[in-house]
Amino acid sequence: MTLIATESLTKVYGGGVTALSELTVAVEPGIVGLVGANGAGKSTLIKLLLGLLTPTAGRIQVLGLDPTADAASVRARVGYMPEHDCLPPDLSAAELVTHLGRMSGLPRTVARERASEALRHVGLHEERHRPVGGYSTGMKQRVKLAQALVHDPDLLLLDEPTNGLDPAGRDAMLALVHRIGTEFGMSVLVCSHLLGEVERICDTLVAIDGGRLLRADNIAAMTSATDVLAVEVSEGTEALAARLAALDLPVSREGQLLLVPLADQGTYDLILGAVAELDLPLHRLDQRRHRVAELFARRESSHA
Ligand SMILES: Nc1ncnc2c1ncn2[C@@H]1O[C@H](COP(=O)(O)OP(=O)(O)OP(=O)(O)O)[C@@H](O)[C@H]1O
Repeated sequence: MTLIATESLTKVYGGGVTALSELTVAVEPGIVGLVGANGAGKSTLIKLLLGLLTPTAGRIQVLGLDPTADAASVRARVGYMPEHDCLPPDLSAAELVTHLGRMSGLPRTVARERASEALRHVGLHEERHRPVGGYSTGMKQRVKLAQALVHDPDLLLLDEPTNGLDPAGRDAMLALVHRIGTEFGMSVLVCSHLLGEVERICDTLVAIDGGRLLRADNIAAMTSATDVLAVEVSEGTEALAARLAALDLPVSREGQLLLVPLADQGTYDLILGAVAELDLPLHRLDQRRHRVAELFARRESSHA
């Protein structure tokens, strides 16, 4: 079954801001990365998926259900970790997560057991009786994740789960999200403005920009289908970049390296020809696999 499907989904806010425009995408179960710069429309999409917002136009389905018509059924099967928090400082994590489990419809004792289990999964079992107000940012993020897990949903929607964390905290959170997605049999949609982060843990990537779909694909397909040639000259990098662009090669820069997608054997010849023509000292020319981030950098630079 398709996890999430949208068709020409459009959301225009009251003030006339178009947050999503004609978005059509279908995503299979697994760990899905939703990436886009700040303001791209990620949070809007999540709120539409939850039925918290109504589309201005178009259609949306989650787990085969329509959140516009049947928000209660969707929320029973979906867990949501919001980007910002307003956790009541005087409650302990155990009390808070139990309460939210009760609000999801779990009986009292089941909610208590499930809360304890969810807090164990996120690594807060020992601290669960301390008031949340004294928690670090990383611990608060984990409480938010635990409350999203408490009713054992089929899909988790995580809005910027690494927000405010230091690099070690980010790594730990990403590892936790990956473990939930692979070991718990839950699908996860993880939202981030950092492509390099989600790329590490996702099966599928959906990239949006200015409310429009940039690309939706399997990560493996994105990276394996395209190899790239990395070229380095000891001097004259700018001149070579200009020459390659003039030859219609979509060239991008990474420090001293120029990256050119490998179309066929002719790409090698064009690069070697340009280096010889400009009489530049070639330091290296080698083939390597794309990282997903490069695909988007190349797209942005060719659009500039
Ligand atoms: N309630 C609202 N009323 C009017 N405009 C809004 C509202 N919520 C969001 N927007 C606007 O809609 C656009 C998309 O916002 P959204 O929050 O969905 O983006 P985002 O990709 O989640 O970014 P961020 O990570 O910064 O939250 C932005 O231009 C934003 O200013």
